[in-house]
Amino acid sequence: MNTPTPHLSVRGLSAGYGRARVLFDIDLTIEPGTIACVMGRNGVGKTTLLNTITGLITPTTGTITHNGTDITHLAPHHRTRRGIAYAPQGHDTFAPLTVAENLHVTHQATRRGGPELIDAALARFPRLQPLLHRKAALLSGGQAQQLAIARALVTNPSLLVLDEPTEGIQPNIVAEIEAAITDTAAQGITILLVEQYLDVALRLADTVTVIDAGRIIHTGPRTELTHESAHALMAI
Ligand SMILES: Nc1ncnc2c1ncn2[C@@H]1O[C@H](COP(=O)(O)OP(=O)(O)OP(=O)(O)O)[C@@H](O)[C@H]1O
Repeated sequence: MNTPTPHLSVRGLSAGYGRARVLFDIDLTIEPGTIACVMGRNGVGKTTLLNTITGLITPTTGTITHNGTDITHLAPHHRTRRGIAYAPQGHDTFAPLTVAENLHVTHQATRRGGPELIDAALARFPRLQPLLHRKAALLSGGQAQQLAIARALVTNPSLLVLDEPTEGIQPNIVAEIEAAITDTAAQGITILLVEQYLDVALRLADTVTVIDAGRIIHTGPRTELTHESAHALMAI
């Protein structure tokens, strides 16, 4: 029997900054349409892992395979064209542009579908609809985070990479972001999520990977973890 191709496969990945190594021998497999959550304390290498998967950092060793194709040395914009979209930490948007311009510019730059992608992204985040002509710089943190995810969605991703989308966001907007993530995964889009809040991670994740000091110390289905065991892993 043939084993299905994973959506994303990372093997033996090491990466860092100059001579400082941050990630050591990371193996990660994400199945299509699932939500994979990466957790760990501050500074353990979670963002470095996402930056390596999205092509912003070149690994020192290892391979990254997307839908069966080796993308280890592919430029970030080519990864976007393959359907890998990234909403980095800190709700990154084009601050001087309006909400509508942010979505249109990103949609035009990637051209992975028609204008219905913009309508669909706005339908996921109805709070953005009345703000279409407001500059991104004037949005609240929660609104800007929603725009950052909407911008990733207008690229018609097959893999959506999110770095701490609920960080510093008020609870009612966290609930909306969680719902958007769940709905996006239900559409068949694979999600790789770094999430600091244990409750949010355990509600969303199909699989949980815990990193400490640049190494994976746990990986497996969400169902294998209790709140207490996950908490204990995070405290190591
Ligand atoms: N541009 C950089 N240059 C040098 N070192 C860096 C750089 N970015 C991150 N680091 C270091 O790499 C290590 C891992 O950082 P990283 O941001 O990947 O961790 P993280 O788990 O995402 O943390 P956080 O939860 O605080 O975002 C840290 O020691 C950090 O100081």
